[in-house]
Amino acid sequence: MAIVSPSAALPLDAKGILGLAARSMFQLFSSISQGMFLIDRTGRIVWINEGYRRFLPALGFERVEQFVGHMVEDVIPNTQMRRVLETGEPVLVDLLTNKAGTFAVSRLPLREESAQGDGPVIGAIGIVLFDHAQTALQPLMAKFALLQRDLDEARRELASQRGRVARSGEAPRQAKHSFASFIGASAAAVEVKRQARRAAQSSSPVLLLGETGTGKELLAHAIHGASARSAGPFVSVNIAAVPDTLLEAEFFGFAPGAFTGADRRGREGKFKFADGGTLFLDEIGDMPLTLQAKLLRALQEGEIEPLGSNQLVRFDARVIAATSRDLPELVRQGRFREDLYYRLNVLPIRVPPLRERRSDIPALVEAFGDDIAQRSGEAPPELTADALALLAAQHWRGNTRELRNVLEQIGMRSDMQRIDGEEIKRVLAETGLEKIAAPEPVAALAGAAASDDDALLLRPLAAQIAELEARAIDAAMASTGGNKLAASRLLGISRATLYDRMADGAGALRR
Ligand SMILES: Nc1ncnc2c1ncn2[C@@H]1O[C@H](COP(=O)(O)OP(=O)(O)OP(=O)(O)O)[C@@H](O)[C@H]1O
Repeated sequence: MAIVSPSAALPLDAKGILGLAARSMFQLFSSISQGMFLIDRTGRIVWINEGYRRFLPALGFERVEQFVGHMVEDVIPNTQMRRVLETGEPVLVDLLTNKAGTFAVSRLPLREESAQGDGPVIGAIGIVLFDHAQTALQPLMAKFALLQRDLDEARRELASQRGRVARSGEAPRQAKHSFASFIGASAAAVEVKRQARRAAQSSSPVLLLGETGTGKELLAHAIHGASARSAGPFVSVNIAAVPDTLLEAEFFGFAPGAFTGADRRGREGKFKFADGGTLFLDEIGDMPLTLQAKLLRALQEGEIEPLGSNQLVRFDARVIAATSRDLPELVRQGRFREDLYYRLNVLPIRVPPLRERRSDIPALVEAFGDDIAQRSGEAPPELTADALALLAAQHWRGNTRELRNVLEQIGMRSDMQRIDGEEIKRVLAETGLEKIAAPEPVAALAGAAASDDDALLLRPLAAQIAELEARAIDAAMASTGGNKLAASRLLGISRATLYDRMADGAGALRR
């Protein structure tokens, strides 16, 4: 049992006790945190502790004097300490990202002593709770990134629907992408667009097969937009996102009072909503077996039976299904009906992953970079050739979606306008993507196309040489800002030859 010793040197007055508590807390924070610093009321750094010193090199300082004595925003990019001085409000936990990394931080105001503790703010204390916040907080951050992505996509969709409705007063369920939105001039991209354009001319079901983020939904929109049904609605259902118990009502609708809790007026299902247009069934491989029979019947008969009704309702919708799963394997395992598979597999289109069309990566980087910059209101970053080569060499398990995410991370984590290979490596390592997507042997950009699917090499040599020449001319023109003399020197040909080749259309790929 602890005995309270009368000789313990606890101050006897309240002020003394508070002072002791404050000092103990300060020492405790100083020892358990990764680093601490103080700023005065003007925002000047007046003190840092031992722990904080080790962040100085990453912030670009060799000596303490280059840091202490300077205004906080001049030495710590993205800091929010000034706000604490201005508002007097503490920030107990926040994430700070800058060139030194991502940190979980606290910011507390320091007030002049007063009886009520509401004296004027005379400074603030900054505490780095953890460095490597992305590792310590990985689960939380991953969840946050997913939510952020969903929110961004929902906002984009809403904004484009509003724009269309405002412009023309048309119904909001229209295709939002055309073939032009599918970026890519690689042979694999050109081929997938050719197949999709042909599919748009037919009214048979289309089956889009490809990994996540390869652009299946984008192509489904484009097929609808180029089809005879383009004036009709484009209705999309993500089967994986709807609980199994609700899918039937979602697809086929339900009759008034069909089940307990159902809307008294009944509701039409997606098949009926898509009447006259296209129904996009995303993640069809996740369709529960019980519902597959009903879907097959609907596709064969062109009729549906809403839940709780014994009446058949006719519909006229063209079906485009998509999946990232191996459907024939699901059929073998008895998890997908063979008859439904054949019904959907009339016009199969394989959408290639990004690693089979690496030569499209620079164009995608440019388009995504512009889009991200427009949203953030900042200038798009400029990527050097070695940065692009490094991106082109990644595995890209999440395809375009993952590429876009990396570019968003670069925007958040880098203060530089010009991004080189080292910076890309740093961001990939910081976001943990490097570990997920081990880089494949780095190929220079011009060579990156060579790692496209081997099948692409089995085409007439003349066409391949013309393509390579076109790409080289485009790259040289881009890197010299359109200066033909400089471009011809880079390529080791005369200016006259360059003019000739450009006139032949060799460099027409991206002009
Ligand atoms: N070739 C491309 N050009 C431009 N943007 C693309 C391209 N491919 C995909 N995108 C964009 O990447 C994102 C993901 O594409 P999309 O949703 O079409 O992929 P998906 O294959 O349907 O993925 P999932 O199977 O995960 O649903 C979208 O914002 C889409 O607009």
